[in-house]
Amino acid sequence: MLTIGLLGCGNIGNIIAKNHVGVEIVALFDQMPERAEELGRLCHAKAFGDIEEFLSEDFDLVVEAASVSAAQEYALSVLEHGKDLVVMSVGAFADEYFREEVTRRAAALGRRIHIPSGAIFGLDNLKIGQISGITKLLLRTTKNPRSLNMECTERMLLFSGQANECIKHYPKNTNVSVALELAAGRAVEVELWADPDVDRNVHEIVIEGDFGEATITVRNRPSPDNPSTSYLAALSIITLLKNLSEPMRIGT
Ligand SMILES: NC(=O)C1=CN([C@@H]2O[C@H](COP(=O)(O)OP(=O)(O)OC[C@H]3O[C@@H](n4cnc5c(N)ncnc54)[C@H](OP(=O)(O)O)[C@@H]3O)[C@@H](O)[C@H]2O)C=CC1
Ligand SMILES: O=C([O-])CC(=O)C(=O)O
Repeated sequence: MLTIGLLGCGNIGNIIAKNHVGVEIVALFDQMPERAEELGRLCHAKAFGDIEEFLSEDFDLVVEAASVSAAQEYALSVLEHGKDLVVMSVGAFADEYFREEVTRRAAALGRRIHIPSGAIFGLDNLKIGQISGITKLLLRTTKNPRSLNMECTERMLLFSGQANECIKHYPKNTNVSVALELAAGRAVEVELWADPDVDRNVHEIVIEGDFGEATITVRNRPSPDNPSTSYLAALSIITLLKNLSEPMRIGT
C-alpha cells in the first residue's frame, strides 16, 4: 500500500486522516506540533516537530495541505528526500521560476508531482489548452466574507486581474485559479467577490476556444472547520490518492 506523510494537519489534513482510502498515513508534520500530535493519536501515525526528521522517515509520498509558503519552502526538499509530492496549495506554482526549478528537479530525480482538481470541476479537458487555442478563460469566485476573513454588508469586488497576481493577495482562497492556469497552459482572468448573501464558495469558469464554449459553476459547501476551503477540495485529494495505484486512469 502507498505510504504517505501529511504536511499540514489543519482542516484538509484532518479530513484526509479520517477518510483516506487505499493509502496508509505513517508520518505527520505541522508548524503547530500539537496538531500533528493530536492527529497522530487519531490515525496511529508518527508526529514530527522537525521537517528534516519528517522527510527522512520511510514513506512514498508527501501530501502538502498547509499553505502556499509551505509548498514553496519544502517542495524541493521533499523531492531531494526521494519522495513524490501532492500539492494542494498549488498557488505556489504561480511563480514561473519556482515552477520550472521544481519541475526540472523532479524530472532529474525521477519523481512525480501531483496537483488535485481541488475545489473545481473541469481541469481534465481544460488541458486541451496545451495543444489547441483557448481564447477566453475566466474564473469568477464568490465567497461569503467570513470565508475571506473580512466583513462587508453588500456584494463587493475585491480583485480583478490575472491569477498570478490574485494568489499573492489571497493565497488561502484562489489556488484554483492557478490550477486552471497550469492545466490550460495560459493566463486566467480572475474576479474575486465577497457577498454576504452567499453561503457557498462559488466558482464560475468560462472557457472559449477552438473546441467551442463551456461554462462551469461549482457551488461548494465550505468545510465546517475552515470556511475558506471548500469540502470538495478535501474529497478531491482523497480521490487522487485512491486512484494513484489504480491500473486505469480516467480523464484527460
Ligand atoms: N487547490 C485547491 O483547490 C485548494 C487549495 N487549498 C489550500 O490547501 C491548503 C490547506 O487547506 P486547509 O487544510 O483548509 O488549511 P488550514 O489552515 O485549515 O490547515 C493548514 C495547516 O497547515 C499549517 N501550516 C501552514 N503553513 C505551514 C508551514 N510552513 N509548515 C507547516 N505547517 C504549516 C497551518 O498552521 P497555521 O494554522 O499556524 O497556519 C495549519 O495547521 C491551504 O493552502 C489552502 O489554501 C484549499 C482549498 C482549495
Ligand atoms: O476551496 C475553495 O473554494 C477554493 C480555495 O480556497 C482556493 O482555491 O484556495
